[in-house]
Amino acid sequence: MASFHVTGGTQLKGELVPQGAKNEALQILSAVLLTEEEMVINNVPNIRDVNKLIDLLNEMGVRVTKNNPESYTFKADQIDIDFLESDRYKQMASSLRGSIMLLGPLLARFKKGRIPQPGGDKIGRRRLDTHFTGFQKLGAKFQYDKKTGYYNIDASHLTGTYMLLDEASVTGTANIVMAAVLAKGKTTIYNAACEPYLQQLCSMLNRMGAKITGIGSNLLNIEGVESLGGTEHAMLPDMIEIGSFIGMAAMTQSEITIKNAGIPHLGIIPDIFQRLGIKMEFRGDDIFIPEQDRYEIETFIDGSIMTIADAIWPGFTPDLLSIALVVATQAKGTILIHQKMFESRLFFVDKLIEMGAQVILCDPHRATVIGLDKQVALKGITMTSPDIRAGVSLLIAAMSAEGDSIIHNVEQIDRGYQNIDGRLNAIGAKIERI
Ligand SMILES: CC(=O)N[C@H]1[C@@H](OP(=O)(O)OP(=O)(O)OC[C@H]2O[C@@H](n3ccc(=O)[nH]c3=O)[C@H](O)[C@@H]2O)O[C@H](CO)[C@@H](O)[C@@H]1O
Ligand SMILES: C=C(OP(=O)(O)O)C(=O)O
Repeated sequence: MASFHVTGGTQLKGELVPQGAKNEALQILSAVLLTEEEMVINNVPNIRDVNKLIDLLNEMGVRVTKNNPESYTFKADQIDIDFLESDRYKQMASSLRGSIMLLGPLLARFKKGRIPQPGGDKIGRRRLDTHFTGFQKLGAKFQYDKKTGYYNIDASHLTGTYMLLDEASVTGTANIVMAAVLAKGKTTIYNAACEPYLQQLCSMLNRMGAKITGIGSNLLNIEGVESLGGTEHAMLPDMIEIGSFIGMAAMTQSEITIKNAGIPHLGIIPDIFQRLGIKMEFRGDDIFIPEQDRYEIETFIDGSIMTIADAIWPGFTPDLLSIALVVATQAKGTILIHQKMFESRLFFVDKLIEMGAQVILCDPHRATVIGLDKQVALKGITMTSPDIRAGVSLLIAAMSAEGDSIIHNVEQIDRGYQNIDGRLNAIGAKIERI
């Protein structure tokens, strides 16, 4: 288990270039299974989850060529479908959440798919019903084998249909879309998730020959085609990393420029950080965050206390709520952070309280933060990173704190942030990997 030794109270100054988006990469890499032609994928982040998925594809028989550190070519023309029965597959697929999205392409192209309970953050119940109900609507048979712990799906053929998803699941929508593109006839998916990750996936599938309309909305129409060809694709900048950097700049009173941020794709993210009082300027596609001694949380128009809650896109992503929470601990003002989607994602506030933050965990979904207005610094402590986003929030807290902190289990952070210590140290942070 790796740890970070963080020297608190350091200011950063300089430029950060966001990595390619983790959650987009997991969808795009799964989609390479949909064709036997070459797929060139660029702006691939060098992070644990993505590297694990690339290794898994490789062991399944996909030919993988690394063109440069951020670009790969994939050719899925020799898939060993029996590999799905192996212990090695079980072990690899269960180590990340993104592996669930192998199912749609496998079902579409090889008529069967199987997956053990996928990994990912332990942030409360993470059901998969939407995925399997969608596959069943397309004509697949679904079976959960209690003895082996495998979810199995099989279909001699898939037929397009109308479906109203019971929730706008991000990976669920991606999975169903990837199955439907090769189904016979027309599929309509209502209450589809529509994050930029999905917009990117659907646009790429269209370039491969799929016929998807409604991209960016919650109503997708997919006209099935016989086969798909190869294409080239580049991931968008990671919007969660960008939000994390904005919060980090405010907490550490740093002047940071986030280069090539893909501003049109960030949705409501900049607005939410602005409501927390963080100043920023859009300079072309860069976000400039000036050094700010203090920042003040807005109230609602009627003067009542601000609430930030997560919501499905184009609402505020749940993956940035932990960051917003930590930023609020040093703001002037009070805020309610309401994590609606996940029930175990706010427990990390215990560590912030131990550091001196004024936070009341009202229940597993809601925390009230009374900002310290930079009058009292947080104190460095020893802590363990429970999940990827809480991990980065604790890193931000530690960087802003008085004294040193130790953060254990930083593999959680490495799941989604490329060389975070190296990149932050280059602009003034003091983070030692131990
Ligand atoms: C690999 C990947 O891409 N992971 C992301 C993906 O996970 P993932 O695709 O697993 O998350 P889902 O979108 O399926 O659901 C997330 C949670 O929200 C709940 N839910 C979802 C939709 C809805 O309308 N109502 C509702 O309550 C679900 O029950 C679940 O608890 O999307 C999540 C939600 O943005 C992000 O936190 C994860 O980082
Ligand atoms: C929850 C997340 O990831 P995963 O779905 O891979 O656990 C995340 O990226 O914040």
